[in-house]
Parts: sequence; C-alpha cells; structure tokens
Amino acid sequence: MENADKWFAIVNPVAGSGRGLADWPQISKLLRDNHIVPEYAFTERKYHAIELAVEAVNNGFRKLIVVGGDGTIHEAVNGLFIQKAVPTQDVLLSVIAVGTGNDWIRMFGIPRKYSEAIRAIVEGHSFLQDVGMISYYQSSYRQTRYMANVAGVGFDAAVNRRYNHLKEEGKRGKWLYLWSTLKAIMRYNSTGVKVYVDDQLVVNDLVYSATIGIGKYNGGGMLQTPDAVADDGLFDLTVIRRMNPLQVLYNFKVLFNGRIYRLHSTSLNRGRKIHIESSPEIAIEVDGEALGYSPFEFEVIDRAVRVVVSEKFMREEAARLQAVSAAGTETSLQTGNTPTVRS
Ligand SMILES: Nc1ncnc2c1ncn2[C@@H]1O[C@H](COP(=O)(O)OP(=O)(O)OP(=O)(O)O)[C@@H](O)[C@H]1O
Repeated sequence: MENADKWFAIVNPVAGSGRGLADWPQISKLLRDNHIVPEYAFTERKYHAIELAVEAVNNGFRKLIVVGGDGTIHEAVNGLFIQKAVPTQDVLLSVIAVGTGNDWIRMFGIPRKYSEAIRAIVEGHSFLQDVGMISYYQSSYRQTRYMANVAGVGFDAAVNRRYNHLKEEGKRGKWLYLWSTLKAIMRYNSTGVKVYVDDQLVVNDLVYSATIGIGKYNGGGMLQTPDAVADDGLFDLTVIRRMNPLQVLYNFKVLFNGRIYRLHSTSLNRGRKIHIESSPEIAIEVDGEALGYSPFEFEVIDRAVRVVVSEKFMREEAARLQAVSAAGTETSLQTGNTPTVRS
C-alpha cells in the first residue's frame, strides 16, 4: 500500500485556545528535522477529526499523528472504529499535545514539550490500549461512542458542560476550568443512582459523581481513577457518594493527589461491563467531550488501539508487571503488552 509507511497528521487549529494553529509551523519543522514529513489536514469543525481519521486510513495511511488535545484524540479514535479498511490495531496513533487539559498524554508519559513528544514518535515504543464503548441517550436516541481515556458522570459532566458553554461564549483563560468547577460545586446536587458492574448491583445510593477510567487522568490533571491500567481489560470505576459543597471544597485536593480512595464516601469497583442509571437523569462527558444523558452502558474492548508511548512509560509498565507477577496477584485478564515494538 502506497501510503502505509507515511504519516498523516490531523491538526486541530483551535485546540489549546489556538495553539494548534500558532504552533503548527514549529511542530512541522521539528518533525521534518526528524525526517518525518507527514501529509496533514487542519480540522475545520467539530467531528472533522473523525472524518479525517477515516479518510486517512481508507487512503492507506497506517500512522497518524494527532496534533490537538483530548477531544481531537477522542475523535481520531472514534474514526478508527468507523473505518472498516483494517482492524483498529493496525493503525499507529501518536500525539503531539497542544490542548488545554492534555489528560491522555499524562497517562502514557508523553511530554508536552514538542521536541520530546517527537522523540517518542521517533523511538517508536508502542502499546495496545483498551478502549471503552459507551452508549447513552441524546435527543431521545441511543448513541454509541468510543472512549480513549476517562468518562465522568454526574458532577464531572456538569463541570464539563459549564466549561464548554463558557468556551462557546468566547471566554478563554487558564482559570476557566477552575471557575466552572467552583460554580458546579455550589450548584450540583447528588442524584439517586444505581450502578451495576458485570451485572451485579454495586451502588444504589445518592451519588455525586462516577468516573470510569481506561486511563487515570481527567479534568486537566485530576486523578479520579488513579490505579487504572490501560490494558487490563477492565474499567476502574470510582463512585463518590453524596457530598455537600463544603465537603467537596474541603476534600478538593484528593482529586489531584492520587488519594481519592481515602475519602470514605468513595468506592472503587472494576469490571468489563458497567450500567449506570439515575433519577433524575444525569449527563456524561467522555474524554472531556460533553455527550448525552443516562442510562449509560460501558463495555471494554481489549487492546483495541495501538498508541505511541514514552520509553519511561514502557519501563514503568515492565516494572509494574514484574511486581504484580512477583506478588502473584495478577488481576488483569491478560498478560502484558510486548515491551517494545518499533514503528
Ligand atoms: N476548526 C474547528 N472549529 C471549531 N471547533 C473545532 C475545530 N476543529 C476541532 N474542533 C473541536 O475543538 C474541540 C476542542 O479540541 P481539543 O479537545 O482537542 O482541544 P482542547 O479542548 O484545547 O484540549 P483538551 O481537551 O486537552 O483540554 C473538539 O471538540 C473539536 O471537535
């Protein structure tokens, strides 16, 4: 296939409040300096990255570079599931982050510095990550999406909606997310939620938020599923039960420091299938994108997307697997990814 060894870059010009457009000349030069000369296209509207990923694969490209934030990664991954030319694992997906939150790259140790992110692409360590398939309601219709990182239900989605609304109004700035979070803390009320994991009822309570992770980070560096393993064939599900605004503010730092399970209102479950329903209905955000409303179904698709990761991540992953097998407590459904594959 003519294009199979060539790279195709999907560049979101509005990611990171315009950093995608402003920094593309610099990124493209750094890529050329490293003998990577991709064909590329700018996204022109929402969901365009889905179309571009489908077209690129249909045109024979097997190596994609996403130059964007979490939303652009999310769309590219969804494109991989829409195209039917090849199995999703046959396409190598790499990321140069120009977004605002950049949560997906935190999981895989991809640096924000462009030259270092490009070094990871050149080094070519790749990893097969799980993907979540989610169904939800939008305008009374059942819809399906694929998730590359983390989904938030309840409070998280309320913050996300507020934040996206402010961005659509043209508001910018690094405090926008914090402002949206504070507003949501003051206004959001817990709802009556039932959660089933692998068909077992695990929660039937007033719930403030639920986070479902293939990855660990969401909301611009929060660690709400701090122990998630991206290829164990399982979702990590963190449920925070009813909290009032004062309790949320007092405990805010545990959302960032990896100690969320020290909160006694918090629980962790793991499974391959999750069903969540709520009264009244609640919203969902997936990879930072506002989608729709409950009820939700989540299903893991094992090792579905091949992504470029840092050497550091591969080393940490090898050490983790070694520790797990030494302790004899392997909970994953599969053994580890092959340590390194050159692109
Ligand atoms: N040309 C465009 N005009 C308007 N919106 C666009 C365009 N191209 C892409 N988008 C949308 O931009 C949104 C934001 O993209 P993305 O999430 O990658 O950046 P970000 O929000 O700055 O980063 P992060 O999600 O990491 O915080 C996505 O929902 C995407 O669909």
